[in-house]
Amino acid sequence: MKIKNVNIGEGSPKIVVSFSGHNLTEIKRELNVAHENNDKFDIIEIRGDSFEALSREEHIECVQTVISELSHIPILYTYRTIQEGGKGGKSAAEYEALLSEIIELCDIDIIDIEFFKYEDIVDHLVKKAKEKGVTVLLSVHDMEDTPHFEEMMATYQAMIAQGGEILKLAYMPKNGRDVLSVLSAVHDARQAFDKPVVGISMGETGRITRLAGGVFGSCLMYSYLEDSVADGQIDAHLLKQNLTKFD
Ligand SMILES: O=C1C[C@@](O)(C(=O)O)C[C@@H](O)[C@@H]1O
Repeated sequence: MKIKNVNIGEGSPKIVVSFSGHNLTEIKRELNVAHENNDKFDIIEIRGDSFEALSREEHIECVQTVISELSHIPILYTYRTIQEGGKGGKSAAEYEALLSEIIELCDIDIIDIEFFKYEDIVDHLVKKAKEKGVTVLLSVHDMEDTPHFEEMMATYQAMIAQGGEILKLAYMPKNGRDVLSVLSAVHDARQAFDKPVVGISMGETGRITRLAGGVFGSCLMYSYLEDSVADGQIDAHLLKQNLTKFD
């Protein structure tokens, strides 16, 4: 899958760095850091849940600013709710309204849609994104647990049935065995389905998935330039240096 000049799902995994500034001033600072480090990442993720204190107009302005300053880079928009490890407190209906508006008004390349939202909401957002030519990344997170391998495979499959184009699972492991289950699921899903997949095991125990996940078929590595947004992330400088060891 080629988005701008980035081939997702081919070659080594692509580095995604997240912008988590809370307002335009902080976003502009992150843009400066990104310009100075433009060889360290492939994709920018805008974490819309960081803009909770802003009006809708200001929220959209932050998104548009990133898009216009980094027009050559694929832009992923994510609004991560509290239930799935983010800061977003919107209800399901508000989540749907926000994502619809972002798809409609902003020239984003990829949208993260939380898969375990109500089915009709996911349906509607997937259709809307596809009409606009925005790539659909379906995601599931569990900040406490890791399900069994079979359940992860079933989730990947259900995501495909729902129209997912990039399929992402992120779980908190209790032990090394959980980490291996995530890597096995990523590996088998990559072999079985013709779709880019992502599998993350969070926290210290799961950190190996953020470094060597590509060996097993994970296509995106979530990272950061200045501020980590999730437990276990590896900074983009270190990640970039070390990913080559797995080429
Ligand atoms: O969902 C994910 C993955 C992530 O939570 C991580 O664990 O690295 C980081 C988030 O920014 C992103 O949206």
